[in-house]
Amino acid sequence: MGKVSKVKQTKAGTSSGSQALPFNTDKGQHILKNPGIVNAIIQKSAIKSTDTVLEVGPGTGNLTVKLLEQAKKVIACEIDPRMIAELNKRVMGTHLHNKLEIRPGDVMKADEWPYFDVSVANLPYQISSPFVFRLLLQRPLPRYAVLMFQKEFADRLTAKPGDKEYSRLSVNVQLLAKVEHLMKVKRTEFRPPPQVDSAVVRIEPKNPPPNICYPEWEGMLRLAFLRKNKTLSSIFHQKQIIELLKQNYEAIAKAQNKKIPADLDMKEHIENTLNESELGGKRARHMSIEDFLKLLLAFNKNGIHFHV
Ligand SMILES: C[S@@+](CC[C@H](N)C(=O)[O-])C[C@H]1O[C@@H](n2cnc3c(N)ncnc32)[C@H](O)[C@@H]1O
Repeated sequence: MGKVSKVKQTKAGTSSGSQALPFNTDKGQHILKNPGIVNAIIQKSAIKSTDTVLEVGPGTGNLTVKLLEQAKKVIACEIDPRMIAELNKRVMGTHLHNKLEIRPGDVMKADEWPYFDVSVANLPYQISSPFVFRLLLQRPLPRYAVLMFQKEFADRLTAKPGDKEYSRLSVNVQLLAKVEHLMKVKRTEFRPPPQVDSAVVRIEPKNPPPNICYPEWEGMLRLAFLRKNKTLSSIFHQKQIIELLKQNYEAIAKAQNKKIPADLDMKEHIENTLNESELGGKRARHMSIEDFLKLLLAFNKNGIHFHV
């Protein structure tokens, strides 16, 4: 979430109002204070009574208790021992207690994530990007995730070709998942309020995931988005890029014991490939996932690779 705040620590009561707990905004501690928003997230999460839910950053437990009411089990990963103590206090002695498993520590440093069906979280904004990609690499794949992010990040996740926010992030995530904007949440709905608004997004991994070589895909996207407003032809005309692709071509040909044609003109080879794909005149910011897949296929078919 975009919980960028000038205030490093803010004293604020917990949701239950039981005691004052200083929130540490460096850890993204911006607590949802409006029960209406918590309920809307729960409703949109459509959790089944058989589901195991992964929540990251339960904080004082405003979302957690509602998740516990719906799910079979909630696994809550929390970095701050003070929040863990608060959450434990909140569920102790209730019927929800034995459905809750708390995993202390930094969720991103955990070697393995446990099995879960669905993830629901008001994420600390610092881990937005790594969290999303790790979620999409999780096996077995979760059914979906309903996550709160900084609004600008959410806009990039959901952006479509031609949108101002359309970026490598949009393409990489939308290759692997169906992404849907669910609702905008104003900064004033949090305590302490961050400096930016937030948004809730639903991410549904494509299952099975597309069968492509990700390092190749990622390498090609990096080049295509070097200047997202320039045509592919002009990007792939750049000397350094031609040189890089020539080196890759030679390395792969060598590894595969293939002869490199004596008259290989890499610039021309790339140009011909772009012509064959009919995408040379396109700009990354207007290209769909299908366009990028078609482009990678055309390059690879002609021995042009982005990863060795
Ligand atoms: C935005 S608050 C959400 C609190 C609560 N779920 C809510 O909605 O009111 C983010 C929470 O994530 C925790 N946190 C921050 N970084 C974390 C990390 N790397 N791993 C696990 N928890 C983290 C913070 O301590 C904080 O409790």
